Amino acid sequence: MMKTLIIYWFRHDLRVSDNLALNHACDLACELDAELLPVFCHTTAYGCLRTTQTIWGFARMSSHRQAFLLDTLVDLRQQLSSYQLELLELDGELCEQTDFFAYVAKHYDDVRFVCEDIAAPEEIAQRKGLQDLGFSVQAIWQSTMLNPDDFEFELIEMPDQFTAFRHKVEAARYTVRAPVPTQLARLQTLPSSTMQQLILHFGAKRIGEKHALTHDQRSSFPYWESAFQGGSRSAMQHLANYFSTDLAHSYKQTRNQLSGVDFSTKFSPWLASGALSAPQIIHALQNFEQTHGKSDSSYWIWFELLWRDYFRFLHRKYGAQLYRPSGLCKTPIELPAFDPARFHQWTHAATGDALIDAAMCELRMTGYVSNRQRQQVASYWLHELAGDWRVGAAWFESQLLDCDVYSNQGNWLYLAGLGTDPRGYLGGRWFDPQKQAKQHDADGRYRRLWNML
Ligand SMILES: Cc1cc2nc3c(=O)[nH]c(=O)nc-3n(C[C@H](O)[C@H](O)[C@H](O)COP(=O)(O)OP(=O)(O)OC[C@H]3O[C@@H](n4cnc5c(N)ncnc54)[C@H](O)[C@@H]3O)c2cc1C
Repeated sequence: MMKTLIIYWFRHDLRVSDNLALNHACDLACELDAELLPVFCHTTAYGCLRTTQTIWGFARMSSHRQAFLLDTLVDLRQQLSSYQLELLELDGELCEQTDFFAYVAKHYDDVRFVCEDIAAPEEIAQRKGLQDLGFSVQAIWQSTMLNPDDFEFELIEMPDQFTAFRHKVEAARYTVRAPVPTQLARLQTLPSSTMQQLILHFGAKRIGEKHALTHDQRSSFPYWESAFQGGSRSAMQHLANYFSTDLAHSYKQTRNQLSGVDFSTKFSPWLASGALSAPQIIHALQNFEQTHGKSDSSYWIWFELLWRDYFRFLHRKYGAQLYRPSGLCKTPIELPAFDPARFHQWTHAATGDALIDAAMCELRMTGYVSNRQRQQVASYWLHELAGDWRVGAAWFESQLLDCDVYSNQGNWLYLAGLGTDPRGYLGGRWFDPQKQAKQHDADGRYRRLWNML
């Protein structure tokens, strides 16, 4: 009898519920009477087993990020095990797993991959690497709040400016799909002994213990506490907790604050790892609005998630152009040479500007910093320290618990004036550190919290 294996490749969608791509893999497995194997790859860019250095000499993934991912994977494994599935964790890029492929080819007649679609160059190359080996890979778009297939325009024609995009989308009143339950319970073909052997043989040695990290109690996202841990369980609990309060009605007024666990939603680390989906948030938001009424503030949560979508759609439109040194700028830009001393000042909170140093200290110590402070430190790096925007983006990628390739690249390009902003390179978006300190930390509380005053 023909043996078919469907490999579900988890990427930045580390959840079981509301996972359209995983549901598709289930459908396929049911239809073909196939076994389903969930796989996650610890790559040097995204994994707990090892990391690589950037060309500027720092780890691509900090220990904070690794610890959060580790918890996310523990949670994912538990969820899968309730459907008798075991997550196979591979050490390295999927397309480099030659022995694994030889094994599956020996034991299965047909092997197919399903995964979420990611429109960023590194992730596109990962998928292409697999396709170049001759595998069928079905990639399903699922990481946005809005479904681009609903748009009456092609993404290639989407307005470049956020405001124009937002107006278009608002006018059309696109709805957000309801979250979908997992289909894993439908699976008929349980893992065979071949698959058990395969997991035993190729499963990467798991890290049982986290790195010895100092937990800074000043964190605005204390990920080591159960309420903020990686994984869907904590994410769903946090979502429920957030909307059981009135915080959504004051969100717009508080979101520019600098510190604390509830001045903003804190959905981002779970969204970035995929433990939580944007439709799950919107569904909870709509339930909240039904019982507690709508407000400008509660609408603003949708609005901010639209920024997230916008950067994703820009990736679909412009692809690798967003990764050129000059971004979307038509003329080449000469970027400043890397100055290790200045970079050290910035990353080690030694610029001498108390507000900037406080934020850079918070980022390094905790892996999270508010949106306002991200804007300020990015502006400081670009304008005051005359830094290369790509180095700043890479440092954020390394440090942020919520590192998301689209939002990080998009925001850095936007601030550097190399995205869709018509003002051009460093033409706008300068944040005056002194004015910002007066406006957002008049009493010095934030700077004192990080011992900078
Ligand atoms: C230079 C720079 C780099 C950034 N890098 C990242 C990143 O790697 N990952 C990331 O998730 N966000 C990034 N952001 C956006 C934003 O700072 C964070 O999403 C936000 O601070 C996360 O906290 P929160 O969930 O409490 O946000 P909230 O204010 O509660 O917002 C709710 C959600 O809306 C989305 N959102 C809010 N602001 C933005 C924005 N400017 N761009 C895109 N989405 C947004 C996020 O998904 C967020 O979780 C970056 C911003 C800047 C200025």
